[in-house]
Amino acid sequence: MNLLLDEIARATARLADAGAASPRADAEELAAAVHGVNRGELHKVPDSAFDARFWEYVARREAGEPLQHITGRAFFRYLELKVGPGVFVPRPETEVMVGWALETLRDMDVRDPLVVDLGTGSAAIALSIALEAPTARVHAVEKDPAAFAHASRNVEELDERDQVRLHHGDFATALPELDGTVDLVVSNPPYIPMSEWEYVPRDVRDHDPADALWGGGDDGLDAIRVVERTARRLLRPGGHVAVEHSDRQGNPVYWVFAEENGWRDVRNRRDLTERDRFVTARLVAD
Ligand SMILES: C[S@@+](CC[C@H](N)C(=O)[O-])C[C@H]1O[C@@H](n2cnc3c(N)ncnc32)[C@H](O)[C@@H]1O
Repeated sequence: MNLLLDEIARATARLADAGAASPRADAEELAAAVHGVNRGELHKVPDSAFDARFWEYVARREAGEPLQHITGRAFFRYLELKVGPGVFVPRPETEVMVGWALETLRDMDVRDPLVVDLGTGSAAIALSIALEAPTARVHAVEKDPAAFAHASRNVEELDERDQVRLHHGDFATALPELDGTVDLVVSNPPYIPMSEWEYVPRDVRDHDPADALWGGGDDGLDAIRVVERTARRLLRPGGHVAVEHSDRQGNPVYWVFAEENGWRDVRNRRDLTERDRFVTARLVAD
């Protein structure tokens, strides 16, 4: 055992007492960030290099600050994104929707597919699609200035092939120049019903930006309805859409994509915990 591993064990116990859901993973990630190593290299940090800022980070986590705001980084699929106060921390549930998007692009077999990410936040979805679908051109829309600043920084650092274009604005009216031409629209919009405010964990309520959580109105579906209308405007005939929702909204979101508005193959899709998590649909071909 070395000093750092001892300190991580003590921090794990403290974070468990504070009610953290993954105390050991949190303690290891905080230690890794402070010492500039990966989690798998923690045992290699010599005792003489122990950095006492570790305990400052642990105290912030104990007080309920999200892990990723403290470390300034979030992992999403194959990316390490810069995050912090003012931008939504990307969640693992969304990785599954991106996996579906990439499979769909492969099946579409379009040479340079045109993709739009509505409400891009840190640009997690847009940048993942760009990285994993090297010929895709991706447009990403974000209205919140603080989130847009984070997205810009991530795109600048991670978009090596210059595939992602960011647009500052409201996704209700965004990108009219692309109407009828887009192959795939993907969105993780705000969807928590205002009526569920009191049940949302305190660290989410206090630290994720309000625009990322509450744009859904009383039933949580307002922003999803806007995404449906924008997707219908942007997609070419036969184009696809995917929109994330909470694990209790599979049924109502299915009906947002109504047949009379041209939607076909509407499907409820599940996340890795087998809960309903996103709906996909295809716009009818001409
Ligand atoms: C739940 S967060 C998702 C962020 C990111 N796509 C992800 O999955 O990590 C929703 C994002 O949509 C943005 N947003 C909400 N309403 C919007 C609107 N009308 N137009 C553009 N962006 C919007 C929020 O500011 C926030 O960044």
